[in-house]
Amino acid sequence: MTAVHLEILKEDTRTRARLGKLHTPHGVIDTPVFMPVGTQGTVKTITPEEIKEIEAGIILSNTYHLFLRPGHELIKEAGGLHRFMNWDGAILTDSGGFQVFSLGDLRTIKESGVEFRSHLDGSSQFLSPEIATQVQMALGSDIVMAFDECAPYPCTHKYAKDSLERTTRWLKRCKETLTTTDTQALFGIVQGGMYEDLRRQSAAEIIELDLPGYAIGGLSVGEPKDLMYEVLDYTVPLLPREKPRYLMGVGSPDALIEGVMRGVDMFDCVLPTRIARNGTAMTRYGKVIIRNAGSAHDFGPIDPTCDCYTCRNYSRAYIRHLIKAEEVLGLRLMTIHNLRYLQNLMKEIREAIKEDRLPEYRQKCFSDYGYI
Ligand SMILES: Nc1nc2c(CCc3ccccc3)c3nc[nH]c3cc2c(=O)[nH]1
Ligand SMILES: [Zn+2]
Repeated sequence: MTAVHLEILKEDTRTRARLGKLHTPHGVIDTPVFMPVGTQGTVKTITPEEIKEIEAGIILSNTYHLFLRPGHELIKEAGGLHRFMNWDGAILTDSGGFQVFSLGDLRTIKESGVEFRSHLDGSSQFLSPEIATQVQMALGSDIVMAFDECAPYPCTHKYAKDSLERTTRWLKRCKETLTTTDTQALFGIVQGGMYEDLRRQSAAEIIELDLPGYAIGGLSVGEPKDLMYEVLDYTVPLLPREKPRYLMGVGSPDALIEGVMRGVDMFDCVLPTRIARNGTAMTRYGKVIIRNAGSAHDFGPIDPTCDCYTCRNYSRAYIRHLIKAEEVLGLRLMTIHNLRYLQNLMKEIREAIKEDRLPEYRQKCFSDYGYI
């Protein structure tokens, strides 16, 4: 069984970007990589075959949601999440900490864990480092995220310090709980808010545990993008060069490129699939709000440069009609397009690294997209 590890093929000469391959028990994934989110054991509206067709090799899912429904014991009974959802690619699961804060109602943080009310039925629930790790063991995900607290933005230096120190203590409890380390990799999550001294402290404490990979958490929580880039500038270099680095919750084209240039290998974001379902398409020339009247008589594809199933077979006019008529096919076609667009963007980024032209690619991408 292949343990999770990163094979670095090339390090960029002018930026911190790396070209690599992430080896997992469920396949090898080219990096830098964007990972589609499948919160409830499905990338909403599309099948595993369609996920393969857009060439995504790893998807994300959520401890919080699957713990509440249908329950991790049921999924274990089904043979694990891969079997349950008929997906034989790689799976990374978040630990639930972030979702408790962004979804749960009325939660209380204690040293032992977090008490919260389920967003489904208001029932009182409890997640701890041990439980979150046991759930992910039952799901059988290839990459297990540590149970952490994503500090709110903004927050005081004292709050961020107390929180990161508890997150480190929780990480040690996750590591002690994970008994399937030969098939499941535990990634630590660096916290520390927007404070350089605290990010340095969190990174130092976490890399001491010598884990297979590290995530940068506590970002993409409403802070200005420039502040996120500044935190990345001093945080990413603290992480071991040879281990994969995962920036949580980041997925707009500009942020993906800026993150790659700062040495990040893995990204996720719910936005591309979420905006797809409300009729907004991502194209190399910026976002197109397909549901707007402008597309009503447009019989061309969403993006003529896109090779996805949607752009090869359907017009903007038809997709707009489906969205307006609230036809499920509209959601599916938009999702297929947005996810393929991001896979193609990452492919172009990898090509640019390979050919030593990433800064130039960034310039062209930004001007095409209208950022500059
Ligand atoms: N555990 C954790 N998750 C975060 C997510 C969810 C990513 C996720 C993983 C898997 C599935 C869905 C979402 C964040 N999203 C935006 N910013 C984020 C920060 C954190 C964080 O600090 N810790
Ligand atoms: Zn397309």
